[in-house]
Amino acid sequence: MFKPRNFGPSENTPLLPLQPSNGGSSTNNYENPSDFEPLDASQSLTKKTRSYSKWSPMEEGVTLAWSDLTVHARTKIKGKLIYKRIINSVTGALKSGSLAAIMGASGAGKSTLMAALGYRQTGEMQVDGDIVINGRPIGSYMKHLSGYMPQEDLFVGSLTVLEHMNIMAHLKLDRLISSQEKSLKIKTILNQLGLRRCANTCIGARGHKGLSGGEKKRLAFATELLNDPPILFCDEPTTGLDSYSAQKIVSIMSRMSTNGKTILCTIHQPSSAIFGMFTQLILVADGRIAYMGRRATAIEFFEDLGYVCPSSYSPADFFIKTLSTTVGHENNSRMTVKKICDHYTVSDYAKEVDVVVQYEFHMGRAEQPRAFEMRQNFKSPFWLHTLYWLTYRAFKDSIRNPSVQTLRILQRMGIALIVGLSFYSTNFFTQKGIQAVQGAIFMFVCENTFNPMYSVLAEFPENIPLFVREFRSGLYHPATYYVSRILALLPGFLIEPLLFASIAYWIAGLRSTSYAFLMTTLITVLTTNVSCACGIMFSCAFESVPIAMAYLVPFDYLLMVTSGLFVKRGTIPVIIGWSRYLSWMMYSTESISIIQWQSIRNISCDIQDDDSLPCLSDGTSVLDQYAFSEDNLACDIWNMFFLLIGFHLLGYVFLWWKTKRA
Ligand SMILES: Nc1ncnc2c1ncn2[C@@H]1O[C@H](COP(=O)(O)OP(=O)(O)OP(=O)(O)O)[C@@H](O)[C@H]1O
Repeated sequence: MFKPRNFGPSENTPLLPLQPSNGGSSTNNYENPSDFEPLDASQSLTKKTRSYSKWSPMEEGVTLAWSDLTVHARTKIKGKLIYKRIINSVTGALKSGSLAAIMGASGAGKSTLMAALGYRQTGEMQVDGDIVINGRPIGSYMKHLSGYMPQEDLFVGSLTVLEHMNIMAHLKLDRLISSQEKSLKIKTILNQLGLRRCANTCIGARGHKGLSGGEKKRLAFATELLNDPPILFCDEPTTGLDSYSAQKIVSIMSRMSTNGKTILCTIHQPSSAIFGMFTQLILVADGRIAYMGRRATAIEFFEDLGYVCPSSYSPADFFIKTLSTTVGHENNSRMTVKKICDHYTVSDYAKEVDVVVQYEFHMGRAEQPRAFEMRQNFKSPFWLHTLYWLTYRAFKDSIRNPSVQTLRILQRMGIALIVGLSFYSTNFFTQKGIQAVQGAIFMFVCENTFNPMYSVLAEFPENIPLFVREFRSGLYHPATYYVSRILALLPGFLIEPLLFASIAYWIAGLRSTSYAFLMTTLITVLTTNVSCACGIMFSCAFESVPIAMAYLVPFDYLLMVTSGLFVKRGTIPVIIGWSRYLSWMMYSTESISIIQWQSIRNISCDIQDDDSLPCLSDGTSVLDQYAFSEDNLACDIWNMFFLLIGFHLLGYVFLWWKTKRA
């Protein structure tokens, strides 16, 4: 369990570590250890002596230090790739037990700085410089060591608070922790954050009312606390909250920092009460540090420069106002920011920070190689376990969304009825019957192609932000996520075509042998699933539904043209000839036609009432008419199967590529 670290986090928490007991470099900046709670034998060991045994930041808290940190954003302007500097060579440190606020005007670089420190920078950010946790360079291990609460609350809104916490516990926690222990942990956290009352309330999404903004923020925080990380990054945890809710969440953080956690928050316009709870303050302006140190001494720093906070002002507002750009006085504002940042760089505050930074980097180098155990014996959940919980979550979400499930099934039954009635009791043994059967087959194929293909188009663009966030937190692999989404969709894509075929087939009076019915149903199910796979591939390939639609619609026309009913296979123009190999509509139409017309003989040639119809006397002639061949049945089914696999593989590659970019 997390134990308080030896230096007590208070308003006066120094930036400096305790003096090494082995007589390391001495400086009069070190605090007197007697100012702090008495140390037990293990706590009194310095890092250097601890390094002989395994040392665990999970238990002893962390000190975060960064030096000469610069962040550039790769961005394109008029097609030219440029590197925009957002954070400009900043240095700083935060000790265990600190509750630090990063403040500054909008666009100053607060979120970017925090993302870089938390190892959560996006793909277009290039981070240079050094960042260490207890002397060790940060890396992918930060996913396990830290919690990161982003600005935007992202949840599966149809879940209740308890369901969400339960699923996240199964995704995040050690697999050796029993379900009972997980439940207990969840209860404790919900109690701690005042969420017990709404444990069975839906989080809320898609226009449905659920948790309040404050409750959502607390839930996001609760999720990060599940694995009890020693360092927490919170991007604007109070934005959008009323002052009471904001105060509540910061006071919870304050309590946690008192117990040894290091907490770093970006924050906008905090009230005086909230501002007073932070022990450390980092002011950012134009990507530089304007002040870093104890919150209480910031006023003095500004006063020394001649910027006196009026008594009617809250200090937080005063700092932000002083560092903001005033419209119409941009040059003056820039000069003010430059003056403050330059002054800070040579101030005692910066020197104090620098000593900690030097110490942390020195200890990191001096103690190599040293054991670094973030989580002794942490056992990640098994792949199948993660898959189960992700599928469960996706499935719950889809069945709770009536527009996706119930309405879709009712809609498909309605369409099946219309299709069946449109071709009611077709007669296989007349020339007009041939046209009706082929018409019914075309409707079977079309309805089971376009409907499922478009229905999944929003599947990935809508859920990508949550997926990227969870992936970056190290909760699962993209392949697990992809498979879970497919598994969650599968029941719908089995039930819908089954229902459709069962209703439309018999009303339309298609061939009444059980072989013909079962095979037609099987091909209809396969057609639906290939279409769904193609829709998912487009959904993974593009950022939004409108863009995916823009590419999918022309592709649909190719599918229709090459379905075999409008243009014969042999006469498709060369320029689009390749598309027939991708046209599962053609494979589906041909295979269902074969099943319907196989061994049909003695079709009447009574064509007196319509001379325009050719006389086709048996099923083989009907198939010949469309350039279909009975020999192709197995091949058509296999081709659809290969397309199903191919579309899913491509869909996964696009998802993986998106992950890489993120
Ligand atoms: N990917 C990017 N490409 C180009 N510019 C970017 C990118 N990301 C951030 N920026 C720019 O960097 C600056 C700092 O952004 P950041 O989000 O860190 O600011 P912030 O201080 O957190 O602002 P706010 O308080 O409004 O959230 C802004 O001017 C922003 O436009």
